[in-house]
This record gives sequence, structure tokens and C-alpha cells, in this order.
Amino acid sequence: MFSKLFSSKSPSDEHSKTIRDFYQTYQSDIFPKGIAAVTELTKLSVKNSNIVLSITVPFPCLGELAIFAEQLLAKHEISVLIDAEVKMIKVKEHAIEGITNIIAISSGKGGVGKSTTAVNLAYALQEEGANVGILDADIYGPSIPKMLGLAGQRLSSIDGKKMQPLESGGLAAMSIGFLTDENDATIWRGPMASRAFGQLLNETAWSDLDYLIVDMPPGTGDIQLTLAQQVPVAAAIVITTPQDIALNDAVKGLAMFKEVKVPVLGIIENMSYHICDNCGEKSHLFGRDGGVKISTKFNCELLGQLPLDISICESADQGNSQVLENSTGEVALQYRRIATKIASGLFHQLDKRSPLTKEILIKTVD
Ligand SMILES: Nc1ncnc2c1ncn2[C@@H]1O[C@H](COP(=O)(O)OP(=O)(O)OP(=O)(O)O)[C@@H](O)[C@H]1O
Repeated sequence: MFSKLFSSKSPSDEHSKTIRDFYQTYQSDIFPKGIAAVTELTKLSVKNSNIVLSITVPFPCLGELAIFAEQLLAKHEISVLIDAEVKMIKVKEHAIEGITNIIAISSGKGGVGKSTTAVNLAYALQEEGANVGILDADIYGPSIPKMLGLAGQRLSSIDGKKMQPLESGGLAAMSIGFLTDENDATIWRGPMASRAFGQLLNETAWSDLDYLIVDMPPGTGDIQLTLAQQVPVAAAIVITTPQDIALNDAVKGLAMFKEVKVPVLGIIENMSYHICDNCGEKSHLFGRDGGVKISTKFNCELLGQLPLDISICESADQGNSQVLENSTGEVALQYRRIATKIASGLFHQLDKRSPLTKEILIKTVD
């Protein structure tokens, strides 16, 4: 049987049928209408004695495709390698060159871990197969340069017109912190700050990004409102911690995006719980399930609950990230799971416009 399977360039009919049937029925929270509804199985082939399943996906989801392969092996004892091509779709029309979709990461108040989460999600989307950039809009306290290990670096331009983004671990990065000394930006007034931000967004030579992650300034004041209007954001994510005060501010964040008609894909509860290193006990230092409550009350998905974890803090302080350090570690997998939910949520938001969805032609018959 194996010689039959591996001597040719394509798997046996029996294996092909099993794989195709499995593909037709596979469903998960990332593929709520089934994987076959939004992806395209373009080829089944055999390469170096391995069955290769070539698939085109409309959003990055390599982790989920690995689960697909694991389940195929577990249920049918067929092992496949997956060759995925991510073909992204623009969710919101805009004229910024080199970027497909822009996602804003915001928080109702400072210090909840917005920038840390933005950096880890950017790396997580990259691990899932996307090309990602990050734009630090936190004009009053740009922390992205330090978190990416790029503090003190300056920008350059190749054509004398647009600035080249800096690069860290494969991420394209831009921040007001690359243009000013650390304390300068804090004295900027609103209009100056939003003008500077507009320049960073529009006058950077972004190249082939599937996602630009925008780390918004914390809060819901005028400057945040202006930025949310100024940027052609496809969707926003609100970061909160479980304390009442942070939750109240997160609700204001939801209201702000509603006002500027930017869809919120969900809430992430950061520093949600802590696992004791010694006894493994889970404790809820800042309260419990606040994110669950507001997500239910405001009908907004709770994308994930991240632990208060010293390794998250240490990585950020050292100009690194949990996902970059070990993309299969427990915390990194949580970020990757959230990143895939965001990618899937953004895509399914315009499901009806998906080019992979067959159009139904309705004709009137006399
Ligand atoms: N899940 C976490 N576990 C442990 N430490 C964390 C976690 N998330 C963030 N931190 C730490 O909390 C501090 C604040 O994080 P961060 O700068 O990301 O917050 P922020 O919301 O962006 O703040 P601001 O907008 O005011 O700059 C940092 O020292 C960061 O390393």
C-alpha cells in the first residue's frame, strides 16, 4: 500500500478521498462555517515521501492548520504536511501604500499592558503566517522602541520622500520615539501630536504588510478620538485589566469606537490571573471575570484572558517578546490563539464579500 502511495506524485485515491472528506467537514471557532467555506484546497501531492496539502487561506492561521493536520492523523492515521499560502483581503478601503489592514490596539486607561499586548500580538500574527508592522501612536509615551530593542535608533530615507521603518524580529516598526528625544513628545499639544502621527502613518515606506498594528495612546480623550478618525482602521481591540476602574474605562473605549464607527473585534483581559511558581495555584489578584461581564453586557467577544506573568514583563523590558522568545511556550500560544481569533474575526466581518464565497445569481423567470 505504501509503495503505491509514495511512488507516485499524488496520494492514492483512497487517501485523497479521506483527506478531502475531512477537509469538507472540518470546523472550529476560527472557521465557524467550516474550513472549506473560506479556504481553497488547491493541490494534494507527494513530495519526498510526504503527502503535501496545498491550501490558500484568507487570513493567517498556521496554528489552526497544524491542529487540522493533528486531527487528521489522530482520526484517520494519515500524516500530511501543509503548504499554506496566505492571501489577505482588504477589509476597509484606504490609500496607504504597502498595507492591507490596520488594527488599532487601545485601552481606556494607561498601564494595563496595551503596548506589551500589541507587540506580542504583532509577533503572534507573524508566527501565524502574516507580514506585520507596528506603529506606535502613543505619542505621549512611546514605549515600542524599547520593547522592540530599538531604543536610540534613528530613521533614514532611501528616496528622500518616505522614511524607512526600522525592523525587529521581522516586524516593521515606526514610532515617534525614533524622531524625538524621550521627553520631547510629552509637551506636544493635541494638533501637533495628531499631525506628527499622520506623517508617521502616511510618510513611511511600508512594504507588503498584511497587518499594521497601531498602538494607540491610552484613554478616550480628544487625541484618541482624532486618531481613531484619522486612521483608516479596519477594527479595534480593547485591552483591559479585571479591576472595576479599568473596566469602566474599557467601556468608554467601546463607546469611543462606536462613535467613530470602527468595529471592535473584542476585548482582551490582561493580568487576568496569576499562577504561583511554587504551588501552581491560580489567583485572581485584580478581581475575577470583569472582562467576561463587559463582553456579555456589551455583546463584544472576550478574545482571551492573559496571565500576570513575570516572563511577559521581563521580555518586554529586555526589548524582546514572549512570542519571539519561544513561540510554542504556553503564554506565546495564548497570544497566537488570540491573534488567530482577531484575524478570523476581521475576515468574517466581511464574510459576504469574501471572494471565495460563491455568488448566487438570481434570475427572474417569466
Ligand atoms: N501580562 C503581563 N504580565 C506581567 N507584566 C505585564 C503584563 N502586561 C504588561 N506588563 C507590564 O506592565 C507594564 C505596563 O505595560 P505597558 O507599557 O504595555 O502598558 P500600557 O497599557 O501600554 O501603558 P501606557 O499606555 O500607559 O504606556 C510594563 O512593565 C509591562 O512589562
